[in-house]
Amino acid sequence: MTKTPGAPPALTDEQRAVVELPWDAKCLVVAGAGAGKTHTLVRRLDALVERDDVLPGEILVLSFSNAAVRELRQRIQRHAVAADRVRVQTFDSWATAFLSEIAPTGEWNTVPFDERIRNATEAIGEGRLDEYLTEDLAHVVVDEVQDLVGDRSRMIEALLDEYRDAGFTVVGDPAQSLYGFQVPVAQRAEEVNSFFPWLRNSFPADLRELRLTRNFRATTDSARTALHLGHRLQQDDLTAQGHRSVHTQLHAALLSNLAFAPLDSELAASALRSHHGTNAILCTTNGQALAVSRSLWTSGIPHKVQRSAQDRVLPTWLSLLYRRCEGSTLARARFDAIADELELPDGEARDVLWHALVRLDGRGHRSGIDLNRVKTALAGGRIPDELTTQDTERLVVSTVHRAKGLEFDRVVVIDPGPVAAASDAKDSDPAAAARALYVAMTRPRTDLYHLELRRDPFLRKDGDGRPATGRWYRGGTGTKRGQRYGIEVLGGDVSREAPAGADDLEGNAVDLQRYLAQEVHAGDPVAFVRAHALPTGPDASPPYLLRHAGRVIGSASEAFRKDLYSIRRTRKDAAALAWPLTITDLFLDSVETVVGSDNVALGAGLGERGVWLAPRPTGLGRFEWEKKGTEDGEG
Ligand SMILES: Nc1ncnc2c1ncn2[C@@H]1O[C@H](COP(=O)(O)OP(=O)(O)OP(=O)(O)O)[C@@H](O)[C@H]1O
Repeated sequence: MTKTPGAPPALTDEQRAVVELPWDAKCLVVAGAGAGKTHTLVRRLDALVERDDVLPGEILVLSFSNAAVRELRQRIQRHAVAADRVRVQTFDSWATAFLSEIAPTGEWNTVPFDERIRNATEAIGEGRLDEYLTEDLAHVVVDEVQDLVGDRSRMIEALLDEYRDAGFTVVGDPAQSLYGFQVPVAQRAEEVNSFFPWLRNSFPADLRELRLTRNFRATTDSARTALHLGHRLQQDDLTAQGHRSVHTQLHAALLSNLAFAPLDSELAASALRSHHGTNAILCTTNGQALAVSRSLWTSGIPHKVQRSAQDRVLPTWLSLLYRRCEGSTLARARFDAIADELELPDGEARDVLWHALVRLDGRGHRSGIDLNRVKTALAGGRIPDELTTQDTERLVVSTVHRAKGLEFDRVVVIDPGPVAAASDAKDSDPAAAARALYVAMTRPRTDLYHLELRRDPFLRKDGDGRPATGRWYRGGTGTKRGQRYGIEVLGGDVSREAPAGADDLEGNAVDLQRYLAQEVHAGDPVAFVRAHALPTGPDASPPYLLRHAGRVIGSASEAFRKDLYSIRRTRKDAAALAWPLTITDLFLDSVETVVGSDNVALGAGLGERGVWLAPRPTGLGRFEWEKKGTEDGEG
């Protein structure tokens, strides 16, 4: 297929200096927000392939999140010609694919991502990466290196150390490092932005350090309000007091922009519906994102809540594809025919999906891919980024952390308030707060707004600072501190052990699969309804069923039942715990493909593929009780 990308914007001299380096150059690019770092990387990839004849398979491109990978891939499709076969991957999915190759029996899906990264680092140090690479590694590209801390930093360091003959292009902005929270507070100051000195010390003679100084993203004064503070945040000797002062200036600059209308107002609804560009509402915490998303769904405004990089959700079409395939081999022509029926995008976007499946098969038969091998790879946790990217939506609700590297026409920043004063700032991190606000305020191309969310005194996070469920919940205040009024429900809270209907509780599995594929849509209201009052274990709640328009479409997972127990257990007498009749205020995030047991699927009448659909609920659930109102039933 011939490719006709839009003419890319002309490079500046500074950008061209990066793009035109030889393939084996070791280059660090430092630049502020919107200076074209990602754009320069895309053009560099093109030059490597086109001018230097580096094969796409000899280039490794790594980034942090699915969203960042998607952004890079889209830009490659828009602005690169030769590099369109270069693969962009998240650290996590690349490490999993590598480990699955060298230790196929490792059951990597059960291993936490950080541990996978540590295992991959060890294997790189042992020289085992060559067992996985199909070509020699010629060039490594990493976007957003300011966020390399802890395990991921060690992995990239091991990689660059091991492949000293390869070139690299890494780009970053010290003012935008947001992931310091991944390392303990005591090591944070030392770890954040430590990758930059590591590079300078490790490649003292070879490192080419280049800068980009012009901002291209912000096209209005409003979108530019934060830019002048970027250079202060880049200073590595900025003190806590200095960060506090930058935060104060950023906050004042934010408030100097227009306030967005309250989200439950008609004005906000019509502004969000009628805007033709891309919009983001950026929050400081997930709890805020839950509240924003709830307001939007209640007003019927479609949007997407940006998932975390670790939330690897398989799309609906994959299950439908498996259900429609006759044999165990799928040829490209049949894939295309089914993809047409399922209305998957065609052209390059479809090629990307097909090649992801081919890679999972790992053998590349001429006759087609082996669906069983693909399924085994997926079940083992090898979920390629290409299969997990979320659909594009004109409105995105995200934490600032999940929006880094992205840009939107209009951005509404939820007002984070002033940074805590030094005297009562026991747990505060003014550096992190200042950098997060800077990142949020530098995402818009044209419009920057602020919005104050009404503070919800009942909204809290379980176990802030100590291990617990980590979920947001609604809890009482003052003398009612022990009360619990609701719990955060996550996409994975529906059991994946069996498809809905398989346990004969209600409905028929085959009908329910059809129902999930055709009648269940993002934003639909759903609720967990208690199946009966008997707890399912000593530290778990009773079973709950997920209802959608009166039909049961799933049951609560064991993890959810345990977390519900843990959130409810605020009294000493656990045996006297009461359980809400329903958990309402939930919405459907999406319907996902689950790769499960062949026997379970067979027993449910879904054929022998072991692949089915499951709903993903989300929201800050509200407890409702048998009797009146939504008050805590223990009271
Ligand atoms: N030379 C150029 N001419 C015109 N537009 C450009 C140029 N370089 C980059 N851009 C555009 O500027 C915007 C910002 O670029 P990009 O996202 O690459 O910046 P960045 O430095 O990676 O930003 P951030 O660090 O804030 O995520 C993009 O829309 C990009 O297409």
